[in-house]
Amino acid sequence: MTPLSLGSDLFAVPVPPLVPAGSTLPAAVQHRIDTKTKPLGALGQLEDLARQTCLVQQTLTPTLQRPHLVVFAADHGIAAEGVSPYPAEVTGQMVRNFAAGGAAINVFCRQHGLTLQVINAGVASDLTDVPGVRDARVGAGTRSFLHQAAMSEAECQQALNAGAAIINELHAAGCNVVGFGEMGIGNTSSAAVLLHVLTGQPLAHCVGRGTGLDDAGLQRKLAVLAQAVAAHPEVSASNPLQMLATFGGFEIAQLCGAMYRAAALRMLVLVDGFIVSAALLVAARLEPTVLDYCVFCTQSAEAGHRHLLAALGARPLLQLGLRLGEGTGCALAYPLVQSAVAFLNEMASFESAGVSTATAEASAAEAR
Ligand SMILES: O=C(O)c1ccc[n+]([C@@H]2O[C@H](COP(=O)([O-])O)[C@@H](O)[C@H]2O)c1
Ligand SMILES: Cc1cc2nc[nH]c2cc1C
Repeated sequence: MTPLSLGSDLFAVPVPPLVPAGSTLPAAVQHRIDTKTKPLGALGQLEDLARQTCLVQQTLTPTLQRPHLVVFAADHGIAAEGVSPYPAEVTGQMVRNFAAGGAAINVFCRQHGLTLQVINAGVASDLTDVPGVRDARVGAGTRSFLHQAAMSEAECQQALNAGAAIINELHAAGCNVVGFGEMGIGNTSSAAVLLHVLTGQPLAHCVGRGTGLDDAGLQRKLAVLAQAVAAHPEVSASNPLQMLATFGGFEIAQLCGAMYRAAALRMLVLVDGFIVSAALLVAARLEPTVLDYCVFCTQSAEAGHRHLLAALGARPLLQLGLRLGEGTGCALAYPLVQSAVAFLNEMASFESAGVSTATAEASAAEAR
């Protein structure tokens, strides 16, 4: 395969650095946080989140507008190799469940006021009769990367651009915060191999139980994926897009394009579990500034996620043992993002509330 290039439409829009040279915003943001009526740093990770939101939006008074959760679904050829306890048909069946409002992500989006958008990025079964599912198919599932590249170069580019196009529309409609989820039987295999080839982390650290493999199933998955990696000596460690085309999935490529574009448009990007993080890893290898726009919502119970988060330098908000996907971690963490923005905009300052800012040293001196 010839190396994939960055010459597509997608990468014509650069991701802006969060802090432009000469900007005084970071100091002003820190001052605004530090003058709220609380001990310095006492709101912990919420303070980091508030700071990040200000820098993403380039303002001291950020707002969350038209929050969306986008779930990309696709089928995977590798699922035919016995790497998941569930049959591939579950992908399409779950998309029908999303459309009917009955999945976990529907419940949590309703609970927290997020608009859910479901994208058919490449499901094998026919979903054209299902209302409310956007048809952005690039193909009817990928090929098995045990035998050949999952996608062609052209398919991969098409998927990246399809993901970006969805974000262009959300942005045009006034959305400035978007969470990302996925559905695809077999996709923890793609994510594990991408983590392995992009970071050099031993494959055994990257491969996990997915939807619930037992010990024997896990050993089989590891053996299949080791064979698959060995079957692609042409893949170059310095070409993330080639890795994505070879081992990825249509939903993973659309996620990669969508997250890249959301960052380029200065949207706040909410990152879900293992598979969404693997898509982000590809985007971050192409453009590391993407990460400045990302809120890591959850640490998945999938074994490799710990290593993936470490490779991204990420500290997730929640650790609940989730291993569902669908964007559930994003929906559950969204109230924390709201709280970060709310404390920044609504809390009194020491000055406005007439609260003393006396330091510990001053108090000690007074007491003497
Ligand atoms: O998001 C995660 O961390 C996560 C961890 C394990 C499984 N999943 C979900 O389970 C499916 C993939 O699992 P598997 O075993 O078929 O590879 C896919 O639909 C994902 O949404 C998701
Ligand atoms: C039932 C089911 C629901 C899911 N949601 C995301 N991945 C999933 C995998 C399965 C098997």
